[in-house]
Amino acid sequence: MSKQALTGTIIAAHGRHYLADADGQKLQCVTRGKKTNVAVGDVVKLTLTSNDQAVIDAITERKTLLYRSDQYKSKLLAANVTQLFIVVATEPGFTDDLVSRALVATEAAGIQAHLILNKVDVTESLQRTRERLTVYSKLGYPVHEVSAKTQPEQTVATLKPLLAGQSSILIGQSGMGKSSLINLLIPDADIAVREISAALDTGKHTTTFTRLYTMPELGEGTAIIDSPGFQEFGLYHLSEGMLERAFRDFQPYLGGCKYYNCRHLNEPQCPIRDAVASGEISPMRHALYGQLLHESAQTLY
Ligand SMILES: Nc1nc2c(ncn2[C@@H]2O[C@H](COP(=O)(O)OP(=O)(O)OP(=O)(O)O)[C@@H](O)[C@H]2O)c(=O)[nH]1
Ligand SMILES: [Zn+2]
Repeated sequence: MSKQALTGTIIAAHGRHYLADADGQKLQCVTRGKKTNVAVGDVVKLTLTSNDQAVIDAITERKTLLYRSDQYKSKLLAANVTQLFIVVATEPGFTDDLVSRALVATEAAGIQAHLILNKVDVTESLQRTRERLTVYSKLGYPVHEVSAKTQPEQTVATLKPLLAGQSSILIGQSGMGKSSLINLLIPDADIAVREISAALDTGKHTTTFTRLYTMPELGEGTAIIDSPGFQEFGLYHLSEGMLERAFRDFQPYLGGCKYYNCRHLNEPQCPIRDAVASGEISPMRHALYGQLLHESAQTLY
């Protein structure tokens, strides 16, 4: 058995088991020792250990790294993504908490963010949902309206140009239609998921792992990452300074506070608090900022 060095991209992760794609060859990979610091989207240096198995020797330098965290540890979501799409829908309702947390995470990671409003065919709640989304569009986050179910061709035509040449991750709460969108964009997604489950030996009922699909027809490097739905988007790892900069709404006011170490919560002469009072900054966003500050002070690692 010859030891051959290869470069591959991690296309799925389940626990400490990874699947890499090296020039079209799918390889089951493990890390050396107990390391679990590999993310989907990572470009890795591999040593082949059999026809379809390899050891990860090194992770090449990441352009971006998106992660979430709780009190105890952080969890890598994806590496090298250039943009994140948050899928929301007219029904069931989405929570601003998750949307805003995802946006804060993208700002901190230097990644572009877009929203996809799915199910625009549900006209009863369309107007109200659009109104809820203006807080985000006003901040410059594009909102793309689609209907995966009733206008599939148009949905694909809207999304493909946005995906071309980019590495994109899709996230969304359960029921928003993320799987429907993935299936439209990647017609073979179901087959790919079965292959990946088999290769990673996740058991036939588990499809809850992050996976990467390449879309070479949209240009070199085009990839789309589907992440399992999650309820929590903890951002305990972000420091106070990172947090205030990750709120786009705060940016025009930063530096204008009376106290140089103002936390924009109760301090007097704080232009951010003034902007909340006058309605220029949404109270929902300011409340989340306060919650995130609180979380950031709770980390135990
Ligand atoms: N009316 C309407 N229903 C849709 C549309 N897209 C998806 N749905 C429906 O919404 C439900 C949820 O869609 P999924 O694609 O499974 O949603 P998901 O976000 O992947 O949800 P999970 O699988 O729970 O993570 C399904 O019943 C879909 O048929 C749409 O454009 N319009
Ligand atoms: Zn302030």
